[in-house]
Amino acid sequence: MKHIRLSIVGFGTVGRWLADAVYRRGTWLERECGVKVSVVSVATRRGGFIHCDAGFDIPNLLNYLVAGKALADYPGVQWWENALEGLAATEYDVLAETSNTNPRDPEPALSHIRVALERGTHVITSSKGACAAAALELTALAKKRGVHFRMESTVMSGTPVLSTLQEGLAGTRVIGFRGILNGTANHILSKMADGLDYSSALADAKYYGYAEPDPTDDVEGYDIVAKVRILTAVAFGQTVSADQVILRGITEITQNEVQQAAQNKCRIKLLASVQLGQKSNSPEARHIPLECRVEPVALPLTDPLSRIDGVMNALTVKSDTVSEITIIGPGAGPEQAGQGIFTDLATVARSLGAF
Ligand SMILES: NC(=O)C1=CN([C@@H]2O[C@H](COP(=O)(O)OP(=O)(O)OC[C@H]3O[C@@H](n4cnc5c(N)ncnc54)[C@H](O)[C@@H]3O)[C@@H](O)[C@H]2O)C=CC1
Ligand SMILES: N[C@@H](CC=O)C(=O)O
Repeated sequence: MKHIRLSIVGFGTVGRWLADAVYRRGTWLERECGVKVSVVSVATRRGGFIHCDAGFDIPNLLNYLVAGKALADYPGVQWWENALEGLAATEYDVLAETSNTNPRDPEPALSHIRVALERGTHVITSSKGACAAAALELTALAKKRGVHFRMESTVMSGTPVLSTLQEGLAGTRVIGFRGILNGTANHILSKMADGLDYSSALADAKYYGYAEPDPTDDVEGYDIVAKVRILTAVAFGQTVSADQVILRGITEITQNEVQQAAQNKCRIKLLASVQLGQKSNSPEARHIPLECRVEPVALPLTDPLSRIDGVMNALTVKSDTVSEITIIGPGAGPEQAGQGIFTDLATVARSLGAF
């Protein structure tokens, strides 16, 4: 049976969930993907990078870290001060990059991903910042090296959006999309519609693990801008800069506006929308411009997106063949993000496995 050595850089909520899933779902990976997966290295910002050729005893490693002990003191491992050094010096087949970059900043994840792809290693990642900035570059690099680069959990977490666009709708020409792409903001707006105040709803979202480390990224819409940039790369093969997205967050929305919208049979939602603009007549123009917006919109109750509540997200895609499809599912939470990256691992594993 094929053996896959997995390195997990960023060993927080998502990274640990993935390691635990590799352990719990070991038999499933063997049976369904024809591979045995072992975690051979893990890294954190403060603890550095540890490597164990034989693969870690995962429950033991997780318990060790819960006890607050230092990675460098873990018995029987090689240690490097940082992930970049460890990634350059060790052997592994797949890198799972799950460090906590913010959606506006590609680093440190981007450097980790580049190092791994350059040396011909498959990469799966939950880092929205790196993918927003460089999805097309990283996809091209992976193609050149003949390896996978997958980022399912970066948009709508464990709800399969990117694989639906790439595999489920293969070859279709996307015309546009609109959606609700942030669980925290949607949870806040839903709770405000129920009469709860903004700060209690935000506290809720933090408690459930939906919010970014800096929730400004959620409520001001930067997280959605990152997701829009990833979606435009996948759906249109185009890179848009953050400045090209017209952006307004929800921090100015008052309880009064939310109630007023309800009286008008509407719900205020932080809506992302991308549509094709006018094609330029200039012969140099390589792409049809995209009109990208992230802004609060009062949607009538007749619009299905108005009824997507709480942590649920939704994306409606228009294309030339299937006219319109809508994908609905939870868009945030540790388990959801963990499932998204596990799906990427399973896709890579299947392609490398015995069947
Ligand atoms: N929690 C969620 O609902 C979702 C999270 N994500 C993304 O997944 C990523 C991970 O999220 P969490 O696990 O919740 O974050 P976390 O804060 O629990 O863990 C992040 C880990 O990365 C490590 N790290 C940071 N800088 C590093 C560096 N230079 N080298 C090595 N390790 C480093 C930290 O030490 C920590 O172990 C983030 O980029 C997040 O935006 C994506 C989708 C949903
Ligand atoms: N903070 C994000 C997490 C997932 O991407 C959200 O609330 O949607």
